[in-house]
Amino acid sequence: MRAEDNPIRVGVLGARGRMGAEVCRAVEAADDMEVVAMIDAGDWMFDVADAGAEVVVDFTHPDVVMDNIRFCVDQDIKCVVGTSGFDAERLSTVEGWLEQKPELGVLVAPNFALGAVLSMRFAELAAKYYPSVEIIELHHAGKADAPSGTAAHTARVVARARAAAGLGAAPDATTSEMDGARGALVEGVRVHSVRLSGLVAHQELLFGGKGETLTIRHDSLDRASFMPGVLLGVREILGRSGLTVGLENLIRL
Ligand SMILES: NC(=O)C1=CN([C@@H]2O[C@H](COP(=O)(O)OP(=O)(O)OC[C@H]3O[C@@H](n4cnc5c(N)ncnc54)[C@H](OP(=O)(O)O)[C@@H]3O)[C@@H](O)[C@H]2O)C=CC1
Ligand SMILES: O=C(O)C1=N[C@H](C(=O)O)C[C@H](O)C1
Repeated sequence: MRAEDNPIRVGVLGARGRMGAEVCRAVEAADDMEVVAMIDAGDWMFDVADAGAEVVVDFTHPDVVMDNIRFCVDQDIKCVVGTSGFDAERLSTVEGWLEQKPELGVLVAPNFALGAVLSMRFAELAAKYYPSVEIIELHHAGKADAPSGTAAHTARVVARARAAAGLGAAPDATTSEMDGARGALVEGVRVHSVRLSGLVAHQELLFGGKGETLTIRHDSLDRASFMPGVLLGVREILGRSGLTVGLENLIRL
């Protein structure tokens, strides 16, 4: 932990959004860090650099997050990124930028909630035992993208575990369907997206085998659930270089 008289200087991108506002409150409440810049759409990005931010936390939008990371890397600012929309291509682009700045670290975490991280690990363990798997993710109606970054990441984790175990495609005898009825295919795994007022962030993994099913469900009932993970990310990224994908790399599971 950094000493109280030398707090980590944090810039928040998307500061007026649902997550950004919560992050500003959490950082201010922590003894070892302080908010030095709050940036939202239309604000002057150079304010984060002028304010001397050591770490930027990004909760903005999939369409702008790559430009934000590029800016931070150019300005030698470490990044903790929660914004969704990352695929293998985007991650390798960020890795490429970081090769030019070996002292700099970027953390991209699809989900900062402890239970979500655990549920993905449980899914990885279960995946090889069940021929059938489908994912249902459920979010608030204001969410910008579908499927969620967490669901896409979980699908990739499950697909990798299935491939390693030599499992082929999940059994599915559907020969007639309405468009969208069977959800989106992410690396061979079906993902269904629900958007509903009143929800925050929820995910169910359904595994099926002979005569049994296994359901792994996680619910974020409040955005407070993400804050310990975000603060851990801010503390840990100071001592890391290169790209880290997933909060699971910062906690002992
Ligand atoms: N990894 C995790 O654990 C979590 C990730 N998320 C992800 O975080 C992202 C944000 O979610 P949420 O807070 O709900 O979304 P919001 O729409 O509530 O907030 C996003 C904010 O970013 C602002 N913004 C847009 N463009 C820029 C820009 N170029 N620079 C700075 N700010 C900008 C938006 O402004 P305006 O509205 O004017 O466009 C808005 O205020 C999403 O991708 C979501 O999936 C969310 C929760 C947890
Ligand atoms: O938009 C959200 O709210 C969330 N987004 C992230 C995602 O896309 O997975 C994380 C969490 O599900 C909340």
